Amino acid sequence: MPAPPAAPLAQVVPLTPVDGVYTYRVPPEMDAEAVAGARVVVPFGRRTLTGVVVERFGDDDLDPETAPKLKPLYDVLDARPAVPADLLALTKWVADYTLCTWGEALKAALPSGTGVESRRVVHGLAPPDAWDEPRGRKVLRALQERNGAGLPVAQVAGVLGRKTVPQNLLRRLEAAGAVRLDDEVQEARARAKTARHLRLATPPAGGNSRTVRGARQTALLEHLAGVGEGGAVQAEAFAATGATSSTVKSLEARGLVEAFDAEVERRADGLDGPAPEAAPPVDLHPAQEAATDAIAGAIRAGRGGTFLLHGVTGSGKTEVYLRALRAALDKGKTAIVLVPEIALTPQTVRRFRAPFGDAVAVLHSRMSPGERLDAWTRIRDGRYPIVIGPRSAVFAPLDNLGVIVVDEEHEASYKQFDPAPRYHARDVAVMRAHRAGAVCVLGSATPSLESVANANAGKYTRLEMPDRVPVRGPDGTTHAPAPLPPVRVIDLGREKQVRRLKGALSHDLRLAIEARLGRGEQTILLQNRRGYAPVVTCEDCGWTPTCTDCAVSLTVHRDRYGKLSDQLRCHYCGLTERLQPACPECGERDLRLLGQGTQRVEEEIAEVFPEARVLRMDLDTTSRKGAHRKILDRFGRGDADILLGTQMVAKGLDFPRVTLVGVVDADTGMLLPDFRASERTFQLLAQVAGRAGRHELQGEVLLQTRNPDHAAIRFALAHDFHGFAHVEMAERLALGYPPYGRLVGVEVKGPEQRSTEALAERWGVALGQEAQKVAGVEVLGPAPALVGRVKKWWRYHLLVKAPRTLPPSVLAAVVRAVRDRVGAPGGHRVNLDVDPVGLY
Ligand SMILES: Nc1ncnc2c1ncn2[C@@H]1O[C@H](COP(=O)(O)OP(=O)(O)OP(=O)(O)O)[C@@H](O)[C@H]1O
Ligand SMILES: [Zn+2]
Ligand SMILES: [Zn+2]
Repeated sequence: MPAPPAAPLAQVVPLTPVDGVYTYRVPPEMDAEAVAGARVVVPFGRRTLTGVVVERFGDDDLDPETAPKLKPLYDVLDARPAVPADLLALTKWVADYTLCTWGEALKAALPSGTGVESRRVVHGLAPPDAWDEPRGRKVLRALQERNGAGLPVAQVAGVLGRKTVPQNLLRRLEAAGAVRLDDEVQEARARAKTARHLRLATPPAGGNSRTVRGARQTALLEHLAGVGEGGAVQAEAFAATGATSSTVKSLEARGLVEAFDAEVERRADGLDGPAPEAAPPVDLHPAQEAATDAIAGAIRAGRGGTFLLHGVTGSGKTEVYLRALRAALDKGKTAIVLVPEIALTPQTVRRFRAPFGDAVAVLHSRMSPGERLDAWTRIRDGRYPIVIGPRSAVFAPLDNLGVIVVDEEHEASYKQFDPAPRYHARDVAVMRAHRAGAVCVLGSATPSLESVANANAGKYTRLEMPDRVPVRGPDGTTHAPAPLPPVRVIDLGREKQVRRLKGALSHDLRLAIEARLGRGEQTILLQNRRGYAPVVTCEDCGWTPTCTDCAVSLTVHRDRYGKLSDQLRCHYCGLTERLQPACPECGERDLRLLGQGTQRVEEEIAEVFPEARVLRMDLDTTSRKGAHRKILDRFGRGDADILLGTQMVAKGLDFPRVTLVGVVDADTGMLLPDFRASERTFQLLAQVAGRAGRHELQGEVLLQTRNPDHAAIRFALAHDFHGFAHVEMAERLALGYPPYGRLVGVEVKGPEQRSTEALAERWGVALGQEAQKVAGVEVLGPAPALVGRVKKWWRYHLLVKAPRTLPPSVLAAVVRAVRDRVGAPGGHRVNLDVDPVGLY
């Protein structure tokens, strides 16, 4: 018997939206492993749940009444704690700040598919004819056929051919002792992956060198001799030697080779694989040097601190990140690099892997649960000191952090909407680095106004790189910095343009594309709308198809087969139906397609420039795994003249032959009723403009717009971030919006309009009452959301607004009080969103 543990109790946070911390007894045999950060399986009411131990403590102070009633842990899932101590504290902070439960925040820090969930299962105890009711007999018969194996409760409905589980019947059967209901623990879905391996048989049985062998057999034997005991993955051995299964069969038959299954690490989507060759080291130019000195200096000194690296597109920010990583590694520390999901291209990954090779782990959202689990486990085991990934990588289980880099820190995709925690990875990065004494680097050509305000206030150290790096010619000589490309506005509202405009592309833009085609240069075209036409309407009666489940009009999609198979799709719920050739209201055949999606622009290019090779990149062409990479690879190889797409084409791409960037409709999104619409438009335009003329060839940018006087357009024209920030900040100040104010968004949702609206009203009243107790807090709304219904759920919004000077915890308390008082009764849902980035 092991000695009884000194701290026989554990505080456990369940990995569910259940709030609170619960106390369990730790059985002596689990004492060593049930430490803070370990995942455990616990009984919870009638369920069995996975949770995380957050603290161990003794029972000295415990009321002797309750102590014996505490339930024991069922199991410990980790030999090593899944959640390192600093992440326990960090997730607690995330939970408090974003108004979610600690369990929800912990879940974000763990790879999906690793939990244990229970399901209710019925076991039959009596023969069918012991029951006189036909439905009960049917259930008992089904259970009898399973020979003692349980039937999940959810499937009992199916046995009776019904939709809902007959809970009453089950209760009666249970009470009569005819069935037993159990909780059965389901194991984690994701498991380690195995693959067939080959190795030389030991000892070689009867193999003699005089046996006649083919070239493939010889090659395979030599290959396997080179890899030793551990063997080689069969598929890889085949690829390397040209051997096939029949080669293996004959070698196996002669006892020379043996096959076995062994665990392999899943590798993801071409972002992994052997490390690319290291590029020759570059000499930093002075601005890079200064930035590097500041950042690396802070890392070496272990000083910590947050740096805002504001460098124009092509100013060489990545090189600065690489030096920061080097400084951390040299100190024996680890590093996280966050990139927006869409910028997680092979091009980006290659640049980080080239100098650091297999020290880099890549996480991304296209990984299967198994791939994710493998990568996560190895990171936790200390195999990779550098982790690169999208927002969730901010929770990577690394010890001893030296630096966190957040590239393109202004990107909205760093904010998680659903499910909770609704965290902003940039803010979590700053906090995590701060707590770890590490350095945080926020880089962007167009920093968020929040970060600019923090730099202005002296909280972040500002580092500026106002010029592009000097370009190196093919002959090895360097030239003066390539200037940012000139930007020209094409005012689509002007009469001359209107007269000549036949589709989406103006006369001037067409000429510019033609010139590139003539010179063998490349063009990037941004049209931030997918599909063919955003709206279709009847010329006669004005009918417009809308989604049955969402309050939006349907987008026309014209895939492969041309007009006759036009489809209508809802971009909110995915509903798809055929576009009928006539108006269903009045029978009119003249349906008009309004607006330009990427497919329609693609069609226009094909008509105007039949010889041009076009690649389209949007959600529809990149849904398949690896598709994104393939498109960029082809464009990079010069297999296409034009890359056309949504905002996916705007970010992070670095192709030397791109000399023209055309923005088909700069106004998309500019006029949305969202205080950030202007900022986002400016960022998008500045980023896409930055794709042109990055190397020797001079670039040019054309913006088509109907609002040439809009601030976002005017300042994008001049590449004037500071001018834009100045004007926009003044506006935010006047309105009390971030970065001068704090916001909490409240979304009230429900399947029924009246009750949802009524609940939103009650939230409004209660928030108003709470707000009166705190100076400066204001409540806006409720109002129907911009899209007032999504997937059959009605949506209402409220906004709680407070001055920046009010501590976030005070504002949080206001909202929490209302959540406790009003809540989300009657099947409604209320989502709280602290620092929302999109009011839609
Ligand atoms: N010191 C240097 N000497 C020579 N070439 C450099 C140097 N620093 C960066 N480069 C090259 O200049 C180009 C632009 O650099 P980089 O992509 O890092 O810029 P960036 O600031 O990240 O741009 P963006 O914000 O547009 O992504 C790259 O091709 C990079 O390899
Ligand atoms: Zn009609
Ligand atoms: Zn819909």
